[in-house]
Amino acid sequence: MTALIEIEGLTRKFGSFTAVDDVTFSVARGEVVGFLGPNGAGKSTTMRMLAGFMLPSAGTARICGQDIVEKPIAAKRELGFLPEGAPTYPEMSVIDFLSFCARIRGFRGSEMDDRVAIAMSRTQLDGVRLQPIETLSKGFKRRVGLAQALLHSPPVLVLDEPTDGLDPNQKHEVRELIREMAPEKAIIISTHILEEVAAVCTRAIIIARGRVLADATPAELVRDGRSMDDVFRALTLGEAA
Ligand SMILES: Nc1ncnc2c1ncn2[C@@H]1O[C@H](COP(=O)(O)OP(=O)(O)OP(=O)(O)O)[C@@H](O)[C@H]1O
Repeated sequence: MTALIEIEGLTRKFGSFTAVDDVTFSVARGEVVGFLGPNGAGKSTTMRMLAGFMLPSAGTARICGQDIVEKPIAAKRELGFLPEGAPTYPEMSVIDFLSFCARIRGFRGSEMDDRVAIAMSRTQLDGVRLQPIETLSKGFKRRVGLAQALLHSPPVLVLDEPTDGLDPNQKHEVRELIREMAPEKAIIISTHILEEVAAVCTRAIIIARGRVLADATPAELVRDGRSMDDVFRALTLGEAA
């Protein structure tokens, strides 16, 4: 298996506080890694560093071999990122926002239009294409963010809580989409929904206080008959005690 994401000793401090502490793992093509942890564990900070939104204090990562610190533009080209929350530019319509993002990615003319159309169709946004983003429900805003991450068909996807705010049907659709894309990509998704890990992830990484506490397949984590919930609590409460 080829590792498309290689994270080595990734660390981020805010003043004297260490939010991400020496995190190391790799993700190969075909893997969907669930990134789990309690609030404040360091998931979003790790993902923001991978996406080039924030510099590490120490360590680094490579996206398809491109170092996020030394070659940030080349690394970003290989990666689609769904940040936490809603897309910026709330006054833009869905189609204008996605066309704007596609232009930033370097697409023009019919290729740009095609890419926007495909991303909208994959995330079921056609019905709201002309609607300003600020008037959409939380679930639809999440899907606009997801569409933006898919525009350039990147081999690596880093998705921060992709199903947050979606209703059960929409959650199902997004999980299906992730499963469908998985064979060709390396995907990291953060989630608070433990069932999601069993539903879409080939591997789960549990993090608390910035440190990786477990890295195993969902089946390995629950091998001794405990539920994913119990495993999560034992690891993360144990750490907090
Ligand atoms: N810009 C910042 N300045 C100071 N502290 C920060 C900053 N960003 C994050 N932190 C802190 O770093 C820690 C990790 O935050 P992070 O958002 O990465 O956690 P998380 O695991 O994504 O949490 P959640 O599940 O709530 O989204 C938290 O204690 C947070 O308050």
